[in-house]
Amino acid sequence: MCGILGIVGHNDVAAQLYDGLTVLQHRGQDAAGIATANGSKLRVHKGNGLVSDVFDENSMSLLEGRVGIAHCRYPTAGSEGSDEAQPFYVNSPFGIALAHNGNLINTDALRNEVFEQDRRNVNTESDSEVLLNVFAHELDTQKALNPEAAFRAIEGVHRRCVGGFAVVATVLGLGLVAFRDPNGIRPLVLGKRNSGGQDEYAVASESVALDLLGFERVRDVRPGEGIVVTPRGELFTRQCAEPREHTPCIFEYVYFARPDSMMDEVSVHKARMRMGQKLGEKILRLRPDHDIDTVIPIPDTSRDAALEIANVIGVKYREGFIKNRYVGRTFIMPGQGERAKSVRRKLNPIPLEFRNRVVLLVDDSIVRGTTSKQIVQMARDAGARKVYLASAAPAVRYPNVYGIDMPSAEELVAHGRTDEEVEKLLGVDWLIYQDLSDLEEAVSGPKQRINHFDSSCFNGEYVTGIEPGYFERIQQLRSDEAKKTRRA
Ligand SMILES: O=P(O)(O)OC[C@H]1O[C@H](OP(=O)(O)OP(=O)(O)O)[C@H](O)[C@@H]1O
Ligand SMILES: NC(=O)CC[C@H](N)C(=O)O
Ligand SMILES: [Mg+2]
Repeated sequence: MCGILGIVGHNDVAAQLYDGLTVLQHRGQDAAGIATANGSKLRVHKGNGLVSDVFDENSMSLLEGRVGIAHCRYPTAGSEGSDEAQPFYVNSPFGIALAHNGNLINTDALRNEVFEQDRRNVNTESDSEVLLNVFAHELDTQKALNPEAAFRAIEGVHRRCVGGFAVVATVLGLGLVAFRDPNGIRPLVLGKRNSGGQDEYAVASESVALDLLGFERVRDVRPGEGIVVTPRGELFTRQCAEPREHTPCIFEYVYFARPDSMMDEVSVHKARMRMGQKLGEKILRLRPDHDIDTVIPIPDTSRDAALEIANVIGVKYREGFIKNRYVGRTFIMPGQGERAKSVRRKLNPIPLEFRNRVVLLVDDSIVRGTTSKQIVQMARDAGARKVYLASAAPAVRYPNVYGIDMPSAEELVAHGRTDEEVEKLLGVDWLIYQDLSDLEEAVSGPKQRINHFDSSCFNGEYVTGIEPGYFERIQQLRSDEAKKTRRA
């Protein structure tokens, strides 16, 4: 679930892109990159690692220009190699750099089309490079270079690309271009700032990047909408796809986004608190005279939900696991070996919060079960009398194909298992999952800002439809087993 950011300013934007990326780091820890446009030159610097690893004074000083884009990567296609770090660049037409959050599900067909019909070379296995080439080809077929031409090129992208995508690009001679898939699966928000009487614009995956940089959150980019900002700060917007049902990815609210972000007009923090309230009510419904002594979150993401569960069921909230702040998010690490090792390195129990107690551990979600299996054992080793586990999301039973790297159903601990079987496998005395209707209501909130979601990993319903054989293919390409073989 990569992070993307684009800025048009009145001075060089590289330093701000860097700062913005640091608050989007939770969306991708594998690679980072920045591209800036300066007159007739596009500068790109990218590589593997955290934002702070990839850039130094020297590389930053080369990134000149008042228009720029940035990306931090969590791979969902291709490899983890540095050649697939973003932004990607093509020199024709005009010179374009592009950064993408999401995942295309017709990449193979598009790759052939791009080569055979559009006569363009795609040099990596990345779906994002394919998307860039589709956009480049569509722009090349336009007669002029202006916002209208960019909108028509975006229409072409919508006609040809299927999947989840939020995109920022910089086109030499035009400025910043941004667009969002017709279902608005992946997030993208527009911000504005006034500097010395002139407007500056930014688009970002999450509003937290706008906050940091002093941009006011104007609105979310609409599903299917295209945006162009010229180097002079003129904003152009247009709907570039037939309106479809807006179905943002619900997993953004469950896990991916930072709680201090607003996404499609919903506060992620509040959504997580409501998830906790709903789950607390479910616990009371199922066991009105429960014997829980303490509610303990599995840091970080579950904290908001855990605190509300504790409030609803009338039990103390305690921080029982201390997180090593120097270990990143485990779920978005590329291999299972690394993920499993990192849980123990990342979380350590405070035994006195467990000894002789019945503890309710709370996580935002249970995906492969990597975290919960180890945490439950740690709680027992620390002396807990009974260990219960609550998940603020329902059981994850189906692959995600729109930008979250859960390609293989077999790797999901709940796939093909009943809740009781998962309970046993995780070694807990009681496992409670959120109901999907409660999760969706929790995110919609009382104002019912969003009516439908991409909840595919919970219900197996895919808003774009899925071609026969697709799941088998991605399983072969992207399962942990396949990745391991590739690396060997
Ligand atoms: O069942 P699993 O496959 O282990 O995946 C789910 C876990 O992974 C995530 O934590 P992560 O460590 O990535 O980040 P966090 O610190 O934001 O909670 C998520 O919050 C769950 O704890
Ligand atoms: N998580 C994402 O948004 C990934 C973007 C793109 N599919 C890649 O693998 O680089
Ligand atoms: Mg976690």
